[in-house]
Amino acid sequence: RKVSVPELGVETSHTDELRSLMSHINDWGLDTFRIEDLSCQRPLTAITYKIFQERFLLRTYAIEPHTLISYLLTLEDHYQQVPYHNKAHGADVCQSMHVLLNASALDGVFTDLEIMSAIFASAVHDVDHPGVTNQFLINTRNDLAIMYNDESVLENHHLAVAFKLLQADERNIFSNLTPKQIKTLRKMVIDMVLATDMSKHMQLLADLKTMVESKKVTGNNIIMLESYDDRIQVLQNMIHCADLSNPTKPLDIYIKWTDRIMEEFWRQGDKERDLGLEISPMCDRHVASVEKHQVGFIEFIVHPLWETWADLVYPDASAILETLEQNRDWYQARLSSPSSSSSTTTGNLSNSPSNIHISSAHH
Ligand SMILES: COc1ccc(C2=NN(C3CCN(c4ncnc5ccsc45)CC3)C(=O)[C@@H]3CC=CC[C@H]23)cc1OCc1ccccc1C(F)(F)F
Ligand SMILES: [Mg+2]
Ligand SMILES: [Zn+2]
Repeated sequence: RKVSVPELGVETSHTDELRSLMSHINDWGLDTFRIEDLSCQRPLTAITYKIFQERFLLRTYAIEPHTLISYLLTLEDHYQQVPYHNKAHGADVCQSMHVLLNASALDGVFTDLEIMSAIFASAVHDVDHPGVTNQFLINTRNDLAIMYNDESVLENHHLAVAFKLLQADERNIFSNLTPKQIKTLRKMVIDMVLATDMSKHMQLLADLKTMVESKKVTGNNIIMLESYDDRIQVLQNMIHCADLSNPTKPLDIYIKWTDRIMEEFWRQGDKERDLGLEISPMCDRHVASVEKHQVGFIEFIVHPLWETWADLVYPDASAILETLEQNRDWYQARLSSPSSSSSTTTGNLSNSPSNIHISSAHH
């Protein structure tokens, strides 16, 4: 039974423009926001479908196009309408992972099954995210925290939702994989999505540094990964890098992600205030410094990770690291120069209550 599917996986009146944008699927800095608009709010379906086609995964694993589209549309519908952790973020991490997998230092390193697992894990990694942190779910004794005993609560939930959606025959994209392949894919996807829990960051980075120090390469500088542990460790760091890639993207795109994460954390702060809970320091919209948070985020988390990744795949990620450092300098400059201080944006400060700091607008 041949079921016809739209050429780009989604119904859109902007077919030519979307097709043209999709031809840049292998480029770092692809504008996910424009794809969200041109795909009629289906960025995750459009991007993931294009990547599966680009990597011939439908052919290799006998995946019916309409089954893949049915799964992707349903997955996309299960991303919540929250400011940051929505379907556009899922699409962005998926496309970023796709580009990272193309590093020449990784040429021929990963099998098709590992590649499909990484793309799938990236697409599903934040599905049904409620727009609050693990700590908030734990502090408010949310059903999810009870369900997962306070351990990687969100990440366990994303995985459960993603695999539950596969149980319907019309959405089971892995129906033609062997039982052994399904077992391997499931384990790798679980290991990758659990690695996106920021509480695992320090351990992940420490292990990556150890791997870089003992890096073994072939003649043409391709990384050698013998054990499952080494292979999954690299894939875990890749999805983690993709999840922390906003500051490495073109500045105008990075700023849009920053606006979204701020709004999501501030809404959590509003909920904490309403609940009479202590407001997480990064969630109080009345004492926020957008620039200070970004500089700290890059200095303590993003740059150390990307610097180590860039070492591992040298020189493939050097341009990305360069953009990250330029973006850090841009935020740093706005932190220290008078133009960023609130006095210039809100006129004379003497008439505003001392405890209210107006966060400097980006523009
Ligand atoms: C584009 O901008 C960001 C994108 C994603 C995140 C994400 N942040 N985090 C955590 C939040 C708690 N963290 C910290 N808490 C206190 N002090 C520090 C000091 C340096 S990090 C850190 C560590 C990162 C997540 O878990 C999110 C889910 C998974 C991956 C990444 C997401 C953070 C962005 O901007 C930074 C930021 C923004 C707003 C407020 C605070 C921060 C802040 F700088 F604090 F992070
Ligand atoms: Mg997450
Ligand atoms: Zn994420």
